[in-house]
Amino acid sequence: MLELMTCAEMAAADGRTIAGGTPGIVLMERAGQAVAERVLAGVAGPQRIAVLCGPGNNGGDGFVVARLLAAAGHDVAVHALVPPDRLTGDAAEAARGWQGEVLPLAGWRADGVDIIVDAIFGAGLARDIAAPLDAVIAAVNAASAQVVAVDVPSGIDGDTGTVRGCAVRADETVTFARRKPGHLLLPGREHCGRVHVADIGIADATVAALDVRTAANAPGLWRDKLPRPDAAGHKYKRGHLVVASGGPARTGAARLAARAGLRAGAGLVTVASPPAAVAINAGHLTAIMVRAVDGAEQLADLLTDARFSALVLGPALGIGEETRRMVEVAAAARRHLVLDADALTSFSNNLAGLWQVVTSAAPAGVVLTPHEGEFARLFGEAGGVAQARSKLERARAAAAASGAVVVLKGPDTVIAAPDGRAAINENAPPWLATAGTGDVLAGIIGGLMAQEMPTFVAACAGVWMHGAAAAAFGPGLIAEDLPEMLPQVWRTLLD
Ligand SMILES: NC(=O)C1=CN([C@@H]2O[C@H](COP(=O)(O)OP(=O)(O)OC[C@H]3O[C@@H](n4cnc5c(N)ncnc54)[C@H](O)[C@@H]3O)[C@@H](O)[C@H]2O)[C@@H](O)CC1
Ligand SMILES: Nc1ncnc2c1ncn2[C@@H]1O[C@H](COP(=O)(O)OP(=O)(O)O)[C@@H](O)[C@H]1O
Ligand SMILES: [K+]
Repeated sequence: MLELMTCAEMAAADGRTIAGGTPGIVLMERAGQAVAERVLAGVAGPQRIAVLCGPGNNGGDGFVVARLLAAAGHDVAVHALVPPDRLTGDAAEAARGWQGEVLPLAGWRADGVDIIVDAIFGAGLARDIAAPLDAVIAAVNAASAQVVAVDVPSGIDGDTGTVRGCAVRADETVTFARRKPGHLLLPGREHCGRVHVADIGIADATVAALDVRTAANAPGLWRDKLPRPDAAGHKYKRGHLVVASGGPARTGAARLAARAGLRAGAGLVTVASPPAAVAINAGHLTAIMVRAVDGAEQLADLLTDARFSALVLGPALGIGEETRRMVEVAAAARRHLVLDADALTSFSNNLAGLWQVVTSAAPAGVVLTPHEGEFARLFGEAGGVAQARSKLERARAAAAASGAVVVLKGPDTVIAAPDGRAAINENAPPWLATAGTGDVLAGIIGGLMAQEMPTFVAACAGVWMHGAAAAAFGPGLIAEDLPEMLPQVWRTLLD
């Protein structure tokens, strides 16, 4: 159930289900039933309920909800954007099942209403919401009533999570068959409230046949690929991660990544330090080793030892030619790479150079972990990225353009592979917005890759474990706390 279906995929699934013998009105009845059940859950005594119906099938769902809630003894008013005689297809049939009055939607006010059912627009939202509907949305959002949205809060684009003009803020959203990307991507996620997925009879096989390429990032995607130490193992079988340090005043970021890599399970971790910073790094490290490595040439020497299996390059490493050469040297040595921070900025507007790095590293994997600023510097000019409609599609286009797995960070981090697979993360608490947490993320992913976890799933698992560690620590989190929470996160994953 981790797939996230686009509106087009959902329409295709509906269409195939209907073609397979389940009439559309049956799907609509089930959708309405699921929404009505959610509305009724937890209400005591009769409620005053306003059902706001749009001109398409989302509105059709609303008429079913209205009928069922009225039959359950509630005081239901239906307000519709268009008169019922202008509805067509399943929505017209659903409207015929509503025996009560249909009032206009324009000018609607929330006075005295306990519960609002938002059935104005769902998957068919095609343009920005304009007057007079914008005033209706504003009235919904100003009301003290509970708001339950059908499929998506009206005004939220289900594919992109963007607000089209204005959008309902719901307390709960009931969607059908699978969630949509817009339920996870911001700002959509914040408009949905709690999301419930209702089974309306779309078979899993029907979804599987659509080859959906987007998923919610959760252990079900990658748990079976997590590295597990085996009884006959030794530390070198668990990989050796190298993290490159910056100069004497810029060493903390590498140590954060190194510690995270060790906690992620790498058998050994070495901080490759400029000679001038060796004493500082050594003074702060215990299980993690330190090696003097002066720039790209000496990194190449280090990597003649085949046991170094993965590198994290970038955190506080410095921006410019030397960092770029270190990346190139590591790629030429065909090691798994996590490129973060300064390593990314050193390839600003140099997509061709980055592509070359990814190509020369193959078959080793490369993961890029940009935040939005680094992403803009890297991919700002690239065609597919500029045209992308959403954070999801931007990350996907960047992965295709670079050949690397792209982790586009933020509250709704997207992980995208060059083959089109993508996952949207949803477990990261805002406590993560603090200095150095990105360095920790790079280290976790590097630690998993050092153990030969496949690249895309290593990136997905790393992002999720990072979020879970932050959530487990909670308020007051600083970057140093994250690696120390990983043992607890591992226990939940390996049970
Ligand atoms: N058989 C099916 O396909 C099923 C569909 N279902 C429901 O149907 C919904 C999709 O139905 P539709 O495709 O009819 O789409 P919607 O009901 O979301 O809206 C489409 C209508 O809104 C108009 N519209 C779009 N944007 C507008 C704007 N900004 N201002 C004014 N009018 C605008 C369009 O011209 C069209 O008339 C789903 O979200 C779901 O709630 C469910 O009943 C399950 C079964
Ligand atoms: N509001 C937020 N909610 C959840 N996670 C966030 C939020 N802001 C940032 N993060 C996460 O915190 C990390 C910050 O990384 P980054 O921007 O590289 O910071 P730094 O360079 O200080 O390490 C990323 O994993 C990002 O996804
Ligand atoms: K809706």
